[in-house]
Amino acid sequence: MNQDEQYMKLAIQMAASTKGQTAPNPSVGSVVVKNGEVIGMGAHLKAGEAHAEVHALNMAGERAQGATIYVTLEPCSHYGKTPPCAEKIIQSGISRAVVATLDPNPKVAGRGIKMLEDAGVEVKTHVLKKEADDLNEVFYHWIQSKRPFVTLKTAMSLDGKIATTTGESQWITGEEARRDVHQYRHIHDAILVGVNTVIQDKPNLTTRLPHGGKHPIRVVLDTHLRTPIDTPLIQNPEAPTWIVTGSEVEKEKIDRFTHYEHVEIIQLSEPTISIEEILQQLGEKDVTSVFVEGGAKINDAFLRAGAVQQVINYVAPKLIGGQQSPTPIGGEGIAKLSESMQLTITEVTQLGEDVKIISKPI
Ligand SMILES: Nc1c(/N=C/[C@H](O)[C@H](O)[C@H](O)COP(=O)(O)O)[nH]c(=O)[nH]c1=O
Ligand SMILES: Nc1c(N[C@@H]2O[C@H](COP(=O)(O)O)[C@@H](O)[C@H]2O)[nH]c(=O)[nH]c1=O
Ligand SMILES: [Zn+2]
Repeated sequence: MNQDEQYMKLAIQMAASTKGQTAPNPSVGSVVVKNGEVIGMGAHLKAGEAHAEVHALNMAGERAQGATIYVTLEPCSHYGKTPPCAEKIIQSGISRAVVATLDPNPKVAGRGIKMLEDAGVEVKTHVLKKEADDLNEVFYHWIQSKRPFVTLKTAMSLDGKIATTTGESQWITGEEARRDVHQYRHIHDAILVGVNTVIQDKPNLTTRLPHGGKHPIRVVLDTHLRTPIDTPLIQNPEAPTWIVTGSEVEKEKIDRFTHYEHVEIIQLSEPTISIEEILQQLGEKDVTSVFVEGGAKINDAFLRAGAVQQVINYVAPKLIGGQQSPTPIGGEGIAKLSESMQLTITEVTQLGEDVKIISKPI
């Protein structure tokens, strides 16, 4: 690993530590180095606040003159909620910029690099590009498609059951696997379930980690607005609850939820719920990632809509059996194997007694 990669690794580690908290912005890290000494470092912490380069350059101060800056993402060149980093880099007298990867945001996309080169800054790109890209696969998906990056999560027994014939499901997976799920809730902007899961499991859908954690927005797909008022998602205001209904739900039914500040009813333009329309609305509301925790009907709807970017299966060493016991993906099913979704497995890990399998559609 050469000098440039060493400092870029430090910048990447800083960016990785802010995963989930910068949405809808990417996670970015930056280090300023002069004569082999680190004189500034920083990461973007929250959308609307200073970018990583600004933190690092402020720490370096006058000594940035003639120094090298490392950034995990191409410095921005536009006025968003903050002024362009490329300009600040030029003004601070930096003589060399090492950039891991370009920013696919149409507002930047190569313009940041061009601004630096036009101002006489020496630029080197594609240092640890893959590691930097892996950091922001969610941001890249959202900024280019304006749809949230969708992760479908299921938890099932070895024989593929998510509950017994009476619907008992807690718990199939053990403590460690469930803790891992809460880690995903923490880094996601939204968690999404169907109204059947709300009625059956009365879930909270909050993030319960030992050290706390950020709660995702709780989204319920509920065509006929059957969500009970006395369910935790409505009674417990710890996180926003957005209920998506069809166009035929009458106004007085919607009015029952009005005095719950944290509850928002999103009424679609059609009688039935289209996954495409929901993702478009969530994307427009700056939701960059959605964690779909089912149940079976919702999982099938997302699968059929081809709206899944990542699948996470937790498999417990239990055998539940029963022709009628529910499985993770419901719906009408398919006749031909060629209609099944093809995935590639990207990670298999053991968590306590359970196995976690991450896969991505091909
Ligand atoms: N039944 C299991 C799961 N079941 C997940 C269901 O979505 C269930 O309704 C919610 O987890 C309940 O939400 P909350 O905990 O109240 O926030 N998920 C798991 O990872 N393992 C299992 O065994
Ligand atoms: N977070 C981040 C960047 N984010 C880029 O800037 C956009 C957000 O700009 P703004 O609205 O001003 O925060 C975001 O969509 C992405 O393209 N750029 C950087 O140089 N460094 C950073 O640390
Ligand atoms: Zn910037």
